[in-house]
Amino acid sequence: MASSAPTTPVSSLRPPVSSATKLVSPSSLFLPCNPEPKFPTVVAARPIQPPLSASSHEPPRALASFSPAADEADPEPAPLTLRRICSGHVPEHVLRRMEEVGYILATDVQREALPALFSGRDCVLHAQTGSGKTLTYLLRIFSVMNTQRSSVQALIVVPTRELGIQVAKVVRLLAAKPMGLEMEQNKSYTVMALLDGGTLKRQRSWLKADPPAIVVATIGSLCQMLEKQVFKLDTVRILVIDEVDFMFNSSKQVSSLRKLLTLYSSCNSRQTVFASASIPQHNRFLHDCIQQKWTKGDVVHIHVNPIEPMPSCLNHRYLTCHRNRRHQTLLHLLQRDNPESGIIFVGEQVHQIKHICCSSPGKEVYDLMTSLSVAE
Ligand SMILES: Nc1ncnc2c1ncn2[C@@H]1O[C@H](COP(=O)(O)OP(=O)(O)OP(=O)(O)O)[C@@H](O)[C@H]1O
Repeated sequence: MASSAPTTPVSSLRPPVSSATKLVSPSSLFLPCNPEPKFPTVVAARPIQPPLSASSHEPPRALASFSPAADEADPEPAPLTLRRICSGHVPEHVLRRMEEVGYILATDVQREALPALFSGRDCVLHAQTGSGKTLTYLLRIFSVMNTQRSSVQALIVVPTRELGIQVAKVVRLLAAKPMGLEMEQNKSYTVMALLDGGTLKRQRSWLKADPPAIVVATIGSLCQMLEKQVFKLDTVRILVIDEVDFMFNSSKQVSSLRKLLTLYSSCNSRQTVFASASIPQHNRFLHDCIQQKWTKGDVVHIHVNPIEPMPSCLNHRYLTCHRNRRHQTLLHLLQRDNPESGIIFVGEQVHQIKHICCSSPGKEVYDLMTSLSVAE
């Protein structure tokens, strides 16, 4: 029943958890006509391990729900803490804040990627939605920040305004002063969200007068700033392209993204990080990255591949029906399967769909909507 995303604002009951609104593109052709070469690749073949909760710190809800039952007969080795991985790289106040927020144990992608990132290598973070890629690259960003410098040192490029807002929120969460820690004023990091639909005039003045340390940007707004030469890439120590698969598959974004990557490739002290839940032709992508000089030659592919990508209690089936019969088909499926709960993805006609669902006895229907259009 999935079609395109809704264009009309509809009341939402609960805001989505951060990962839910990120975009995953089904296809992934980055550049045509290249062979599938071999690359230095780090593969973490283990399934995603849930971050185990340390007694005094509850992990955020999104991951807390994955906590497995303890197996006393076969104790596993002590899980690696983020503090242990990040000590000596990430400033103490960020580590304190990270723990205060509830990030204690490293997820698989964090454990595999952070050492490579701290060594300065370019990385492709390829791991499923919700595996902790955002925190991974943010910790690397905090490790390169120099609070004495007044320049943009980290740039995170995202495909949508919505995702930009979420990422900027996490940056600010980690950059905040931890409780009970005295911090010098000049230790704080300034963060700018340079997103489509924002007040670019005000941001232009801000960028000129007092450049923020970290910028989270959508490609469109960023390119405007680059064209006007308000913002230069030569001070950027780390460039992150989040949801890279989606951006390369967006006809609106791909040429700007390529321009940005080519521009950044000529900067001296650079590190480039790509993050995505899906990179179907990842060998080709890595090849293109090296060939186009978007990354250095020793780029690392961190591929955290869950053994069980889908819970075993789920079954996939599909059926096709004529557009005009989709409501009847949905009603038929609801009546026949009578599911206890379910998620229906819709692009339009939300009210009709809700009406159909309500016609099944005993069903409560909630909607979780965005007011953004597909293009946004
Ligand atoms: N080490 C950790 N311990 C506890 N919670 C974590 C940890 N790392 C990330 N999280 C939480 O897990 C959730 C998903 O993380 P995050 O958004 O970074 O995943 P992601 O891989 O970037 O997902 P996406 O593919 O959607 O970009 C968030 O709520 C985040 O706060």
